[in-house]
Amino acid sequence: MSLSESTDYRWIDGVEGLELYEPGGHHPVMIDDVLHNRYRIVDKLGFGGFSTVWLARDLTKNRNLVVKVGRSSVGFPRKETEILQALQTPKLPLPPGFEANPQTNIPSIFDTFDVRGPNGTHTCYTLTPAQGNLKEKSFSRLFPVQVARALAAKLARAVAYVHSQGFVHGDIHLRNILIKFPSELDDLSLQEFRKMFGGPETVPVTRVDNKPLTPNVPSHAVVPLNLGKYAEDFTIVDAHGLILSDFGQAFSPDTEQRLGKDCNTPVASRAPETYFEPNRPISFSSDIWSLGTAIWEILGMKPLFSEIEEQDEVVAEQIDVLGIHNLPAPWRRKWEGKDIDWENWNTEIPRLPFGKRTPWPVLEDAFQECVQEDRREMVTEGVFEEGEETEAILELIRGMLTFNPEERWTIDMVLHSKWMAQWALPELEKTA
Ligand SMILES: Nc1ncnc2c1ncn2[C@@H]1O[C@H](COP(=O)(O)OP(=O)(O)OP(=O)(O)O)[C@@H](O)[C@H]1O
Repeated sequence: MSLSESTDYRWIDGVEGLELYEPGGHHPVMIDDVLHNRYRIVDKLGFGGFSTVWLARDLTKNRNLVVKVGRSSVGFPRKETEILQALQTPKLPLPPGFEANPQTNIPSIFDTFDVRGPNGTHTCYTLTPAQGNLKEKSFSRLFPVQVARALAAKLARAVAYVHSQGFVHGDIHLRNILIKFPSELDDLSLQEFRKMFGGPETVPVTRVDNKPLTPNVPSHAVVPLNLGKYAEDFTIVDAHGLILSDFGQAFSPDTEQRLGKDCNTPVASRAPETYFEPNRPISFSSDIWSLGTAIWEILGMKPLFSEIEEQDEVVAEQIDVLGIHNLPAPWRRKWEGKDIDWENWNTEIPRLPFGKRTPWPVLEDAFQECVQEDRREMVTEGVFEEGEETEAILELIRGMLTFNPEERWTIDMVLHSKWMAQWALPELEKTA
């Protein structure tokens, strides 16, 4: 973490927080930099709280790949590379009927190295390029109904693989779900790539106090390039290329305890036990809650719970949608402000928000209003079948979004659910 007061920079839309370019933060990567004497930076593909992600040309093998450059802070003990390497080949037996090579839906790491710079030492690794994350596609509306089914099935299978190998992903949401880029991109020369996608979009970085920049920060910020196509143009082949990415929060519950309060999943996708029981260890079941919210969003490209509200409001929405009668009794007492243990008062425990609020629709109505009605307005994307399919979807979502983590469905139950078995998985098999 920073020891100095952070510098203020003029706001640049669509780029990482520039105040993170300080000791302990991001490395100031620039276009055309060569990292590790081997990877020439071509463009930016994205950023997260812990890294910046770049498209680079491998000068040794003359191919394009992705370099993920981590923050240098030692305050973040991330085992991402270790876990990804462990997942490259299954070590534990796969459940019966599991597809061959399930690890193809997990990022493959080619190389890891350190880069030293003005902000410290940064762990970097190289990966296969993908065409952006599924969240970016939501601006372009809906996946065709067959593709939405196949994406949901592929995502559930990727999670099943991770769980079968003893790991919890810990951060499942649409920004961490990528789609492989057609392999032709790997071999495009720099000239061909620029012809196809244009040059990088860069914006000069300036300080609010107008002082010159220090070497900690790049002279230009790079707006990430969107390599992908629109949601409505996705095909089942794209769904086969799904990658469950970002294992920065992953852990093995057998060897490491992760408490609810240390869960970093965005509030809209985070399991409620992380709030109601912040000092209890979380496990595979927390991933299932996040998987439930991710599958919902794939179906209608709208999050089930608000992404801009604080924890109390989001929990209120969860209760509206799923029903207060489903909230475990001890949580309900905390929520309603009863049985308060003033000695161990924890302000983090969710409470009924003050003031007037408009309740959210129950799950069944939300499905009609937020998924099916939008789909009906589109000409080609299609709706989920009314009747049996809709009921099967709602049964699955309710199973995954069971408040009590002990009663929540396991990934095995998800894969064997009626909707997965009769609609989602067969969609994948049609083209396998
Ligand atoms: N292999 C890839 N190909 C293309 N884009 C990628 C790739 N990996 C990551 N990205 C892009 O970079 C973004 C950030 O990556 P990632 O989520 O792995 O970073 P992070 O710093 O670990 O994030 P977080 O704060 O969520 O932990 C992704 O949302 C995605 O848009």
